[in-house]
Amino acid sequence: MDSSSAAYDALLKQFERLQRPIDLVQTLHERQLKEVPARYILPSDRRPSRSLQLHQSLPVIDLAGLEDIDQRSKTVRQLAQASQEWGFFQIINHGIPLSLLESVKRISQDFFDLSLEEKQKQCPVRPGIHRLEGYGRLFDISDDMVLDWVDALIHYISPEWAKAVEHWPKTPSTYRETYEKYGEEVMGLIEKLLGLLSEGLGLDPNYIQNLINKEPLLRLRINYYPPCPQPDMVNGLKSHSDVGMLTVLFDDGVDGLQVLKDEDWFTVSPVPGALIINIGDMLQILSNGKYKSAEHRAVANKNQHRMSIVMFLSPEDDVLIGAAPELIDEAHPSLYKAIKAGVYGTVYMSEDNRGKGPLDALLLEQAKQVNV
Ligand SMILES: O=C(O)CCC(=O)C(=O)O
Ligand SMILES: [Fe+2]
Repeated sequence: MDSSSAAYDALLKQFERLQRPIDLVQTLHERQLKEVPARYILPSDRRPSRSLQLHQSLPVIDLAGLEDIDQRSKTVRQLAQASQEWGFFQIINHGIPLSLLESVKRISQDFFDLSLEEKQKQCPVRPGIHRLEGYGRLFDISDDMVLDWVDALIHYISPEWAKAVEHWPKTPSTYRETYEKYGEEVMGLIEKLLGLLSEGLGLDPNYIQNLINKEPLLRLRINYYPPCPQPDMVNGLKSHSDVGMLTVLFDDGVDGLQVLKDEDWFTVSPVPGALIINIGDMLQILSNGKYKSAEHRAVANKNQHRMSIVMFLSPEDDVLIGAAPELIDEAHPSLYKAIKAGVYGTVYMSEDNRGKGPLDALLLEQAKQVNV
């Protein structure tokens, strides 16, 4: 057993030890509770209402006209700047048809509208290739953690061997073909973005792509946040940075996503039709801290439910993630210990109070002098 499967084994044992069942929040909502059960309530100093919530638009970057050399270099500069300052940006003219995004949203909502029994029957929670997959609560890893006000459906979209389509929703009947199409489009978009982001680091456009080469993993997570009777006391999704290389997200137009920048929380209100992109921990490592994998969270809402559709791209398990040697010199020493992608994924999942803890644990001594 290699270290990544040993770590996964330990994580599964941790899941098995949990006191179950844990109610789905959709069920709690249907019971029309006036108060949130104690396991979801945050200590008062960690409640979202306690922090400043500012509205400032994330950088909006137009991907049109990349064939033109000047336009391309301008876009590269904008992407690099947004990745350094925010770790998040919105893109327009991304090339993915808006009608496809609408279909993806509709079929995802159709699935969440099925009865609880039907959803659980179609997509049972099961050990997947790296962590739990299926519909339900897949991220509760200890009996004493504060739970998030969210249910999710998680499964892989590619590569073929990781897909397990027999566990994808069967209703609506167009689910599979629509997500396969969306998956192809997202892969194309990610390839384009990784090229531009490589250039933004002064590297060859194929640099990141070559590193993650072989068969990168694309994982889908649909987050479903039902209305919450006491939204100020809970996390929709606790503050975290994403584990992989790059994330592509869109939501149903209801505000909820917040991004941390310079110690303030910014509420993200996406431009209609835009996609939100964020840098994951592995790209922060690879860029030697130049691109930021920003902390973000989702807040709950009293009256409306919210859905976000999120695709995560990670390299295969055995790919070693370390700072690109081209980015290291005397003035810029390597900041992080190199780690295999699969091992990092499991370490990340085993941490229940995430924040940037998993990434900080990889910081090298010499990095502590540098302001990361
Ligand atoms: O719901 C959102 O907007 C945030 C989702 C998210 O950060 C995640 O699934 O990693
Ligand atoms: Fe996230």
